[in-house]
Amino acid sequence: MVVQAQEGRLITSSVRVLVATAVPAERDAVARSFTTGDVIAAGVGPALAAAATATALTRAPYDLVVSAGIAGGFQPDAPVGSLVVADEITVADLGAETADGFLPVTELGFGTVTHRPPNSLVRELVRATGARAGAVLTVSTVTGTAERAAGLRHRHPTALAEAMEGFGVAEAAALHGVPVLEIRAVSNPVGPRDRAAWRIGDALAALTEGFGKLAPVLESWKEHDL
Ligand SMILES: O=C(O)c1cccc(C(=O)CC[C@H]2O[C@@H](n3cnc4c(=O)[nH]cnc43)[C@H](O)[C@@H]2O)c1
Repeated sequence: MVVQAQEGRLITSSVRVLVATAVPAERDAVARSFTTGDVIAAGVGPALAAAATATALTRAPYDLVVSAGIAGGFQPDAPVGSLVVADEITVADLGAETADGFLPVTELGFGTVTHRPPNSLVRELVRATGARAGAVLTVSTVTGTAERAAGLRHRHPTALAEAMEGFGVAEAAALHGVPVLEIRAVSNPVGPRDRAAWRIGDALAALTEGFGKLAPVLESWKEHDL
């Protein structure tokens, strides 16, 4: 059992949570307000995220894995500074390019392209944090043009955000039979590359605020759904 002091109250948690961020700044932003789970900086990109998450899952048992960090938001639905909870975690660039367009790997007869977090948990998180729920895409290349952003939204009309780790974390969790969530704070619009416009500080603050509301949600979810 893990105990956390929050606003003068003691919150106990029996849900064993692993949070996988990409970089130390994200890990620290989560750990600032979420002290009832383990938080790791797993690395940037889906491969390293999957490897580090799978390694952590072999070392200790967990009830839930959360992929978390900053992300690009599709405009106008996910403004900079907003929080997004994935109702699906979809890899957007795993497949084949053809003369007729992109074919996901599943249409080539292999694997998986989408993992779905528990519905009830997503709903409860939206209620508690005010986050928006939608698809979060995992890409290996940060989108840098309006054309690619439009193409991704055309193929994934419910997408709110793109990041680089969620699908890797979800694949590792699925191999271990553990449910997965993805929580992202929007640091930049998805579209033409403008590094100066990234609001990483605002996004990290939103991540801290969102994770501050997670522990009680997990407790009531465990009572009903685990
Ligand atoms: O200087 C750049 O433009 C640049 C190029 C490659 C990577 C970065 C990063 O800062 C790593 C991205 C990091 O943060 C997540 N993230 C944030 N915004 C986006 C996005 O628009 N598209 C994809 N990923 C994004 C991602 O999960 C990585 O961990 C900067």
